[in-house]
Amino acid sequence: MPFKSIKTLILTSTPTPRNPQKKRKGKKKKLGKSMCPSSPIVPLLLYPPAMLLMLALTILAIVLSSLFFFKKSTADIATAITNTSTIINTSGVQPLPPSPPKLPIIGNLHQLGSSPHRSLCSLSERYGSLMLLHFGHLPVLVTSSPSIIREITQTQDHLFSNRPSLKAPNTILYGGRDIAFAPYGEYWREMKKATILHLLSNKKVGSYKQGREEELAFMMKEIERTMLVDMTERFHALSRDVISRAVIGDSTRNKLWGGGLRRFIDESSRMIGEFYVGDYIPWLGKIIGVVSGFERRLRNAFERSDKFLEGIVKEHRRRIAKRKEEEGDGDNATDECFLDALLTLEGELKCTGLVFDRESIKAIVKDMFGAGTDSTSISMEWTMAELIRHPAAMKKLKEEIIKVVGPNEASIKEEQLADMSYLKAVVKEALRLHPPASIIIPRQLIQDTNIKGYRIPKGTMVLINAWATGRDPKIWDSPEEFRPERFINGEAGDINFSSHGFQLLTFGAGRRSCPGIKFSVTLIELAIANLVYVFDWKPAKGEREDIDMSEVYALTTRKREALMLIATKAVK
Ligand code: HEM
Repeated sequence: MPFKSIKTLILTSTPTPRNPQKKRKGKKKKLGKSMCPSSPIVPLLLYPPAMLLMLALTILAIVLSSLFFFKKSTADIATAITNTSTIINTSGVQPLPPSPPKLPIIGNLHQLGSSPHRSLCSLSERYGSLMLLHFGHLPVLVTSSPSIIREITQTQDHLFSNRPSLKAPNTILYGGRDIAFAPYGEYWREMKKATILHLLSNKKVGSYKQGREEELAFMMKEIERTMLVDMTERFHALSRDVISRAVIGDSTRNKLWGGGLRRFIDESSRMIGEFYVGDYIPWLGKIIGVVSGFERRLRNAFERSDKFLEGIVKEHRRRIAKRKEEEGDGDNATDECFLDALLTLEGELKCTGLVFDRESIKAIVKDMFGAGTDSTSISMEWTMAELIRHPAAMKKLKEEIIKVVGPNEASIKEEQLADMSYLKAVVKEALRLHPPASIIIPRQLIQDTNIKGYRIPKGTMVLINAWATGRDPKIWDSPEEFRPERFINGEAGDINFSSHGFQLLTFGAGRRSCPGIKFSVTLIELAIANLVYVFDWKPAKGEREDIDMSEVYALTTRKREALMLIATKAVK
């Protein structure tokens, strides 16, 4: 669950356009030596009033830093900064991790650009796999190295399991009353436990089988009817409806509020995904928050989604009361949805610190829609895009599916997926290259510690760059290549989403890792298998290799352009 750059943070109000980046025809992009191809540091600001402010600030910062480092050459500055560690070391204190030079006031915020996962990856190439930046005054540890990620999410997990308190998630998610952004502690533990038990356990996920198959059948019919398909939209509707059936017991199709739900997912995801300058430089945030309209948009987003959820909660309360009236207080929980289960827990679930109440219920329901919908649909979109660009892989997958189920079935059933090892490899390979959370939801260190001989101060925010880990040539052979075979008998034969090598971080790791793996992977595999089995595919425009693979960085890093495809009934 990522966030946006300083560019957008201040500048947030400008929604990213779905503006295709034109590719030069006939030329494949050649990879340089860097493992972080194209790390655009774009013009700092887009939104005019905020732009002026930030520009003024950046200039001020540059002037100040020039005065401060008067007479020092650039080389001296870099050496002075990276050598701070050595100087401290001689006095017996452990060094801080290496840092790029920073500007006064804003620190390294200006270096994030529009694609922070790429910019941070480039910086790491120069400053190492454990790098300390500063966002304003806040120290920010950045890493993509499996051995360091092991320290953070396994060996010292108890110290690194807090989340920083950030303005947008705090506002939208009722002051951290959800799970993903809740501070580490008893409240978070109890909420996560209850969510796994009532929504995401293997047993529960198995029980949504009928819902998944019905929603998928609806999508397949729609594709057959139109043949020219906006797969981005289709995948979003599919994952939204499957989540919705599990969480509130109803598909969003044919519902008056379906559009409202879509809007609140998009809006929340966009706003939570933004780097907001006020989180790092509070006095500046106050000005920029007002000037850029961020504060207003945040308030509106919260109020709209709250009103929408309040309506659903009320309706469910009424239904539960009616059911109780009709059936008495017996155990009638068999067909209850997640929201019903939460409502029955209200008043029963006690924990110290934060209280579990009506606001918690709304926050957790929001979390499930927000965390589950976009990431699952974006995963399907990237997987399908990679398959279209790689016809050999598509053919191999189709052959595997036909071998498992035969050529004459109307659709693939969930129980048949277990025998499709190439399908599983395809999904892992697509998510290695395109983890929806390219930078994992930030963590915050609760007490001073050290990693690999470096001192890490209490309060440091931690960014794990999952995108960079997935493309690290020290871990993967030809990392930029889409080659699912690597997950069968190649270098990654034994790696899966929850393995402890910390190379495939699509779902994070450790105690704050994603509890929705089973839920989403089952749906992704089922959808891809059916789409490949039932139809043949080609891009709506141009050649396969022309499919635009550029990204838009947000809470979930998605494809910039919608995936428009033409489907024809497959001849098997
Ligand atoms: C392909 C789909 C998905 C991806 C790529 C994904 C990815 C992630 C990642 C990277 C994290 C942060 C992990 C960390 O900090 O180490 C996370 C957390 C979380 N995800 Fe997912 N997720 C997906 C689907 C889902 C679904 C379907 C749900 C629930 C319906 C869900 C619920 C959550 C929750 C509640 C958290 C917070 C966990 C915590 O802070 O303890 N996710 N997810």
